[in-house]
Amino acid sequence: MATSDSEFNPDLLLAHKLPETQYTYNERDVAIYALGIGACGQDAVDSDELKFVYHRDGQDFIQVLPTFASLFTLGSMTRLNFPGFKYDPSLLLHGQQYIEIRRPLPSKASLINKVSLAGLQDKGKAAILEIETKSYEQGSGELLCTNRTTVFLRGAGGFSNSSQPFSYKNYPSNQGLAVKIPQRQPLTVCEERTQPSQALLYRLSGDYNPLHSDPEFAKLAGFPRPILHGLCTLGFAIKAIIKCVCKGDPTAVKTISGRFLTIVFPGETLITEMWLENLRVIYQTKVKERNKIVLSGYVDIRGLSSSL
Ligand SMILES: CCCCCCCCCCCCC/C=C/C(=O)SCCNC(=O)CCNC(=O)[C@H](O)C(C)(C)COP(=O)(O)OP(=O)(O)OC[C@H]1O[C@@H](n2cnc3c(N)ncnc32)[C@H](O)[C@@H]1OP(=O)(O)O
Repeated sequence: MATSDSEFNPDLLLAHKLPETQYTYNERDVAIYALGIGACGQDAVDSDELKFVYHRDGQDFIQVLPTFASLFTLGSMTRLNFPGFKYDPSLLLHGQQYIEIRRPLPSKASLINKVSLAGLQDKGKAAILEIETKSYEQGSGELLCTNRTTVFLRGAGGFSNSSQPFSYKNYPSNQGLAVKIPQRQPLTVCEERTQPSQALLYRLSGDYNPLHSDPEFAKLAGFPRPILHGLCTLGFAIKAIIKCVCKGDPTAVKTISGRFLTIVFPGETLITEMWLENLRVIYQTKVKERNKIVLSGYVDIRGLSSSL
């Protein structure tokens, strides 16, 4: 049921037009992001990862990880004061992320984001809000990528007026679905330890939510200590898929979908298991120390090298 601190009016919320936002980045932002998701975190001369941080011919040549696109949404996600929407931000969790990349991300760009509400569901104990951000290159007007961010608002459900729970979605039902993990052995597995300071480094890419840095705020939100950003965990998982399945080629990634299943603490070890189904990589990521599955999803790729 909605708590006294939350207020949902779905009609007002769906009628609200979200403003366009701008996002400008350069090679320094690309490198800081890559470090934030663990590039070169275990080995500073790993050639599969150094290319996301450094290029001997100059920073213009560094490669951009496809999950960098998730940062484009940041400016659209910080304001919570909308008509029909009053909510305690400490109870908000990132539920899912869906990213479609139209063409490889340049190492610097200025973007215009068109933002809309793509979904709203009443799950009783929670409300689920889906925000879509389409990012266009300034100048050419070309669509570079689409993000769909699902936020899980604990304690904000129970706002439906009829006997049927409120449910609105304006995108194809096959996009961003929860995946079925194959029963067979994975094609490949990648293990990587996050640093105790991982969230403090990742936040420098622009997500300054105190849930990831402030011990007192984390306690108010119901956690013993700050938790890792969901998009940081997703970054680790997709980086592993690029390394193990895409032969290190970040431009092979077309579509990314991930559902955050439980929280990760900075310093924990992530094990990503991968299965190939045609041009789709199904994956799940576990925390080694607690043997918990924390993330699952899929990545659609453009093609495969014949050696796989
Ligand atoms: C116009 C308005 C604009 C508003 C702007 C808002 C901007 C805010 C944007 C902020 C961006 C995010 C900030 C970042 C925060 C983080 O990074 S938090 C860290 C990452 N996330 C997590 O760690 C979450 C991990 N997951 C969990 O802890 C749990 O899965 C859960 C989310 C708490 C849900 O578990 P539980 O309560 O047990 O749910 P269930 O009973 O299993 O399911 C209930 C229904 O909800 C559906 N569901 C479950 N999990 C998810 C999910 N992750 N995403 C989407 N939907 C989920 C589930 O299917 C059930 O539905 P039904 O099957 O229909 O019943």
